[in-house]
Amino acid sequence: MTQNNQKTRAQPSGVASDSDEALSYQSGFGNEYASQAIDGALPVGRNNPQHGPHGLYTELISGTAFTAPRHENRRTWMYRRQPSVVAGRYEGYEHAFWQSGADPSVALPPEPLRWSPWVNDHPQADFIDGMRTVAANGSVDTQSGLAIHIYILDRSMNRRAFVNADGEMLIVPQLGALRITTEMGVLKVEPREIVIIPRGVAFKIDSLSDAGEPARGYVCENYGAHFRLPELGPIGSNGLANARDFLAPVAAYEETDGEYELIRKFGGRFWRVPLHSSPFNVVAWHGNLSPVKYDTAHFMTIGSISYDHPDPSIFTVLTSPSDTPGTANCDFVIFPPRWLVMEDTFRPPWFHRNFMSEFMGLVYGQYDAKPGGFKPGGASLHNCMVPHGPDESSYDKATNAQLQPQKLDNTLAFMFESRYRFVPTQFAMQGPELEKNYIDCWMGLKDQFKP
Ligand SMILES: O=C(O)Cc1cc(O)ccc1O
Ligand SMILES: [Fe+2]
Repeated sequence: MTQNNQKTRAQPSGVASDSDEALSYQSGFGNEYASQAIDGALPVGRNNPQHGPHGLYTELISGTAFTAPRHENRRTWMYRRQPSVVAGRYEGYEHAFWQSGADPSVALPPEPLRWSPWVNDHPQADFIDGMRTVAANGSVDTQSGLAIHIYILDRSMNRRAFVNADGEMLIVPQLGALRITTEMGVLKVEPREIVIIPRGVAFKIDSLSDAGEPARGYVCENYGAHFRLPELGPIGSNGLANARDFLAPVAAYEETDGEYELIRKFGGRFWRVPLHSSPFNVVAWHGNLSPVKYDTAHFMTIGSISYDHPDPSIFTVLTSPSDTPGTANCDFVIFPPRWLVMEDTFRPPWFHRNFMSEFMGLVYGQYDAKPGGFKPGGASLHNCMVPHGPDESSYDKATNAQLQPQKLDNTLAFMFESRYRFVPTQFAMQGPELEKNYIDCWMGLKDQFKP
């Protein structure tokens, strides 16, 4: 059991924290974590004693049906100063840019699409108001599919909290570090790291960037089955993302009273409710439902050490399965720094058409299939059966290269891959970031057949 130190326990809300604030974490993915901010706050040997320790209330959050199979079942017991039902009356909250499910009014051409990096056209926005949906599929009500958003924020949430009842949120920071306060404790993430906030868990995001410097990143809002580590099959019992490298926070409650505004996403709509005290009032908790962060630098990449370019599924960090085995609701795949050593091989991705739909982002560096055109903070979309592959410059370089062991370094691209077609939003289709001439990057690939 973790008992955290005074520094993390007594972090008052709304106070900007220095970036070298020391935080503690618990290691593992989906295991039984246990943490208390003060001695004796976590009941021993039972979950709901007649009197909660230290006068705390007991509250359960279930991340799966009570009857979900044991290996999928997620739930956490919280011991808190007030139960989360203590709140005022809800009223509607407008969010014009955060959408749920595919927009049926978008006529989506079956061609490759790419966006240059989104810029901050909405200053003074926090993580909630700075969210822009870029593409979506599925439905929050059938618990299938996902939405992809870009956030650009230059304001902390301070005394605002957010709960997403529609899905878990996988956040991929691209610019700027974030301090994320959750019911289970505090996490700090930087670009190269990712964080998952489970469905229903309250959190707020404060920016650790210098004043006025925006933070930007990608979000996968997963309406489907929660993300988990992929099976390893013949790889064995280690490799890819190792469970121990995921970090859950330790219990940390805010000391201060005072008003909060809670925004809740529920059925694709947004609601606000005033709270008279902080929702981050959990003094102890145990369970296997928790936010976790992961540093992608710990990813153990597998690749070909003989010949040919393998399928990118070898780079799967997390998968959200659908009800068809092997056909994911969403796979989260990364393209991290790695060595390429294959002999007599065209080393970049091949030309291909894929059953699955591929949305890609770039955290930093260059992506080997598009060394110039694909920019950090931008995105590309190659939907089901849309032909794509290396651009002309990548093709030329790879076919002419003297094949030596080569390090692809200083790069981190990623892909959200879904069995469902991604439908971009009007925001994405009509904004200036949509590249008009993306298709031209393949136009120079001439017929070089020599019968
Ligand atoms: O299209 C892409 O760039 C992503 C991708 C990479 C790869 O190595 C193999 C297949 C694939 O879809
Ligand atoms: Fe692809």
